Amino acid sequence: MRSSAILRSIKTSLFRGNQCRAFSSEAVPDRKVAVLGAAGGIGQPLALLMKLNPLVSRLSLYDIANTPGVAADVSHINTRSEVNGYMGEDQLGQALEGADVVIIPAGVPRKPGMTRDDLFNINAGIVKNLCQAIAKYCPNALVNMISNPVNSTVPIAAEIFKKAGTYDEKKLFGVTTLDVVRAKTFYAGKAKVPVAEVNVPVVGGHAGITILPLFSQATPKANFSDEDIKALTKRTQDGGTEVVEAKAGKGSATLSMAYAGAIFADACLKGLNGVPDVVECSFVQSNITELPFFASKVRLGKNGVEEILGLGPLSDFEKEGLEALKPELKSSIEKGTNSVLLKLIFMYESVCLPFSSTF
Ligand SMILES: NC(=O)c1ccc[n+]([C@@H]2O[C@H](COP(=O)([O-])OP(=O)(O)OC[C@H]3O[C@@H](n4cnc5c(N)ncnc54)[C@H](O)[C@@H]3O)[C@@H](O)[C@H]2O)c1
Ligand SMILES: O=C(O)C[C@H](O)C(=O)O
Repeated sequence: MRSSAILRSIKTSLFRGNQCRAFSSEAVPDRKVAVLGAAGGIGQPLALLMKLNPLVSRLSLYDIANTPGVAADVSHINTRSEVNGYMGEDQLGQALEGADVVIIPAGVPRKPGMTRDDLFNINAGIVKNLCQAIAKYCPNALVNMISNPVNSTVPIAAEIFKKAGTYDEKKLFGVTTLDVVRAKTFYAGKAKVPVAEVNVPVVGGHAGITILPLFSQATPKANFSDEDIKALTKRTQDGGTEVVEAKAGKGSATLSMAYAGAIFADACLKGLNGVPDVVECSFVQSNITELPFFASKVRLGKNGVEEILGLGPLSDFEKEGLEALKPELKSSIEKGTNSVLLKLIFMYESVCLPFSSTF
């Protein structure tokens, strides 16, 4: 296949239904996408995939190290967006200014034997700093949070934005698309149906049993035993660990995550551009359960979340899974909103910053 044909086929499969068909090429709005953590395992392939997205006019690649090389490399690809690389905190503001969508894969990944929650202490601080900058430089951007533990980093981001006075619950998303991608792949493999036709909602959160795939709502329908459904559910819940173990200390899912992140960012861009009926699962502020944040199907629009769709009818197995996940998800959310770490950070800022000019 010639390179132009390869590029066309990647774009078609990734960005199916792209509204470029609905707009003349002149009418596709300008959109700036910023990737924070762009030189990392997820960041680099995600930068590549966003460079292939014709809805992006400016691609801003930020990291604390190594961004110039990544940006120079990606910038040579002959697609629409102009690429700029930014490195170090001094350049974070420039990286963010005017961004419509900010994707955050910055932070430390798991090693075998760790839970996502073990990443909390280090990633909470990273997310806090990046979200403070977002509040300052692009408070209206849609934020796609990839950094783990998503069940806590999204609530942390909400707290930071509230403190800055910029919080809009419609614009903050935990990216759970990889759970959907996995559920679709595993279901299609077992049912022996073409994976491109498969749909499976995944609700709850993004860690272990908080990941609840709703195979009873999967399409096309397949005749699975209870044991099959249990096994598919467990594999989806443990998908991240499967990759962490296979990588044996060299990190967690990066390529499949970049794919999933690109799908979700594309959906956000389509929503912003007014494409109707764009629906993806995401971990958002929600009242469909008693928990303040919950992943479910979300309709995306010009302001971000347009509608949070209900859970739909659940099987008995899924109802049990839903009840079982709530305590863990509740405590991860509370860790993000009430953690001693956050309180200390906030206390330090409110006590020290008013006097900072005297230091
Ligand atoms: N939501 C999901 O489904 C999902 C899937 C896979 C991985 N993840 C998470 O994504 C995160 C990144 O994973 P990875 O494999 O790309 O890790 P990585 O270590 O390969 O890359 C992380 C990048 O973040 C950068 N970084 C660190 N601090 C930063 C800061 N303050 N500002 C900007 N950039 C900073 C690093 O320099 C590095 O380039 C991890 O927390 C991982 O657990 C989430
Ligand atoms: O499992 C991890 O630590 C990374 C990510 O959350 C995943 O689901 O692959």
